[in-house]
Amino acid sequence: MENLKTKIRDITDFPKPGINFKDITPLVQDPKTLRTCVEKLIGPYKNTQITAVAGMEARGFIFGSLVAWELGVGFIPLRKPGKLPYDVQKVDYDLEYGQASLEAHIDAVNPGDNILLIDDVLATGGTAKASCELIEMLGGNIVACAFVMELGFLNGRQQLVDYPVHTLLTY
Ligand SMILES: O=P(O)(O)OC[C@H]1O[C@H](OP(=O)(O)OP(=O)(O)O)[C@H](O)[C@@H]1O
Ligand SMILES: Nc1ncnc2[nH]cnc12
Repeated sequence: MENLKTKIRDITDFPKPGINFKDITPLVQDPKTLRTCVEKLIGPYKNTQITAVAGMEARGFIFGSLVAWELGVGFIPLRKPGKLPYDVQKVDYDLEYGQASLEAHIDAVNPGDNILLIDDVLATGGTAKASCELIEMLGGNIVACAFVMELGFLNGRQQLVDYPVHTLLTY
């Protein structure tokens, strides 16, 4: 796992003063590390009854779609407002560096879907908690939430006590 850490770059004061931004672009640029990362993300879920993967725009799309591909299931995009063309369900939430909303198509989830939620970073947990709520509003069951990394000092896990949480790296 330490090898994964060498591919995550710290950018100070981005996107706002005081934020130490964890940049995953070196990781996704490196095919070997990217494959290792995706294999570790899917590890606990290989022989489970996951029927779909959901991921949050934008970085969750990168890891989420690769995980969906490897598990052989479909991908549900949870998008920033105004991007989805059909009727949507929306949730609002707080971020480490601001406020945001996510939307999903009202028919994105099949009844009884067992969904694995994937994102790159668990920070305050606001995005993930809102995403779980959005999936549940649409009739899905969250099996687990998996992240490349968690920022432990922001206690995001406290927002996700109702769900199994799996992270590859902790800062
Ligand atoms: O745990 P939280 O405090 O909610 O923060 C984590 C979220 O913040 C980042 O996304 P961001 O909204 O910056 O969007 P991006 O992927 O488009 O950069 C990250 O990719 C997570 O989705
Ligand atoms: N510090 C951080 N670095 C990268 N993504 C984030 N999402 C929320 N906080 C973040």
